[in-house]
Amino acid sequence: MGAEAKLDSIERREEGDVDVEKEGEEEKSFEELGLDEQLTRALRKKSVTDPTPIQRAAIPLILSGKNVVACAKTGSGKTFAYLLPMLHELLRLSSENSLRKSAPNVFILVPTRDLCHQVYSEASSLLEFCTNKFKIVHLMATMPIQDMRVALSGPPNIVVATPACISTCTSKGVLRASSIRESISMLILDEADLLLSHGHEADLKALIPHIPRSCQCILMSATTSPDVDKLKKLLLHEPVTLTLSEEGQSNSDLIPGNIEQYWISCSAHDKLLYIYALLKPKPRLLAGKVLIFVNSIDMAFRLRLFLEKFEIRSAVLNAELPQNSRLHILEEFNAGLFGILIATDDNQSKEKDQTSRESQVQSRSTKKKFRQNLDAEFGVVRGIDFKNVFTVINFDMPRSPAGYVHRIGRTGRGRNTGTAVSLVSPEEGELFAKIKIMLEGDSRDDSVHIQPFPHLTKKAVEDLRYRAEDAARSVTTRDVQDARHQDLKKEILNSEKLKAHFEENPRDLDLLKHDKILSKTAPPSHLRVIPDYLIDPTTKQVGKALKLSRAAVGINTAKKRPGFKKGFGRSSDPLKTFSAEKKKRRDNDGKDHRQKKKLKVGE
Ligand SMILES: Nc1ncnc2c1ncn2[C@@H]1O[C@H](COP(=O)(O)OP(=O)(O)OP(=O)(O)O)[C@@H](O)[C@H]1O
Repeated sequence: MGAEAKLDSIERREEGDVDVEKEGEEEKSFEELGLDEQLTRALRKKSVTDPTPIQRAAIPLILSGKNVVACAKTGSGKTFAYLLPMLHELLRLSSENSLRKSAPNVFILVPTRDLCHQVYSEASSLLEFCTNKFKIVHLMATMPIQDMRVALSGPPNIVVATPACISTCTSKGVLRASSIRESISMLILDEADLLLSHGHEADLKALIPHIPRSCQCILMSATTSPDVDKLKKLLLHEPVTLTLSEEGQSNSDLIPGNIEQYWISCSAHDKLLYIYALLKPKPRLLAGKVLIFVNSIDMAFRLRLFLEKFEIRSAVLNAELPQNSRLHILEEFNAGLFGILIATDDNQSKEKDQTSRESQVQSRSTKKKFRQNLDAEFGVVRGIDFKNVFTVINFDMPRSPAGYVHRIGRTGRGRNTGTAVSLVSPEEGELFAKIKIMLEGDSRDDSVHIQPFPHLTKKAVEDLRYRAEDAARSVTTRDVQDARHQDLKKEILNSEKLKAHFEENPRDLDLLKHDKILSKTAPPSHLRVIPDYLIDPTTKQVGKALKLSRAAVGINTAKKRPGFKKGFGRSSDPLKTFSAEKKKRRDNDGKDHRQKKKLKVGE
């Protein structure tokens, strides 16, 4: 982390005891924390060398068997903070042959199924060098009962699931509550601040009576909230509470100090103009990968179509896509196959969209249940580990200060730095004021935390107004609807048909690029390049300076975003182009020619 948090600023509170215990200067390595060598080897392979402050504090406590509540900022490394000691403990029990075998030993509960997959992958990768082969499964409430039965046969050592899913398993008799009681040795609630707000309260309450007092409980959260307190009271006996704050920054306990926060005041109508001014390639004001948040799926597609007019490619991540597609989009974005991702994270609009579609067929009571499941299962971005995002843009402001914290936390993760830019319209002023109050804390000096974006002059924006408005006008509501349906149809097809193929051929992932053009017409030629006279001299200077400073810190600005194909023609569709022959050609010489070619285009 940029603004290094020190161990001595971690508060350790025993229940009923609020004394701050200083930890001293000691900065132990993973090995010195006593973790199994097989785990530290996996960490080295991931180039994770030094523990983050929350890991340094939480790992020894969890290893000593304490119930722990850990509240630390987004991106501070909470996942390894609980996975490492949990896996160490399983390895120890397994080597002593004392693992109970009638049901899973560890349950990790998370608010969304996208997070289930992420935690499952992280845990599996940490076990790469372990000789004892543990079985980890991640379950989804939408799985057929038969698949759940297969996944739970054995039984697995670790189950990652949403609380709703565990409820489904117990109610369908796939998992017996009595066996959970007998075998569970550790229960972990990750993203605890979101668990209750995602509608899992009833399911958690149903599970709690089956958790024996002897079970070690861990609760991880990015923010402290009444929901976290509620869970703590419901579940944890005499926990140790760790709260991470950074030295010298009394009010920075929410947003990591390595994230620079900016805002731009503009009308709702001008947001497209401003986003163009921020993302135009020449001069480029924002480095690296960009994640843009909007509040509705329609706006996501409007924005994507608008950017396409300038040959700026992006992909849309939203709740209505099948989960395979969402995971695939995330994998590609994380691998750097495209540079701009537009994401929706607004639960209310998701719920409205989904429920209206279902309304004809659902009875009143099932609809209520369905809505609960939506909240539980369709989270898109909260807690998701987008890798190496350099800039987060709030095109629409989130609906709450907590939403701001979670969105901004998608950049500056681990030890990276990041930038956040929020476009604030007068209608969003009230919420922005609340966010500033939240960031100010006691200092009353909001400018330290969120400053006006310095790199865009009024003139630089106004010079682009005509072409931006021209492009915005040409994206009609009909275009947006068509693009949304076309994208969904394509993703459903891909998700179903290609799942098996990608499992066998992970290297083919890049063939299904998610930032392919959606517009039916080619972008107007006059919008493709920005003539020199339209580039404001001040912005040009800023662009040059930013380029130099990025080069100095090793951010490669020479890398081009994947460009449009000449002629706007039909790109190769893997559904149509996969053939046994081509596969054979790859298999014969061990190289994927198509992929090499594609990668070149994408670089
Ligand atoms: N010790 C470490 N050194 C370097 N990188 C790390 C370390 N620990 C974790 N990371 C990386 O930091 C990123 C963020 O970690 P993680 O997802 O655990 O954060 P988090 O605290 O759970 O965030 P959120 O609250 O947003 O879910 C991940 O990409 C992870 O691989």
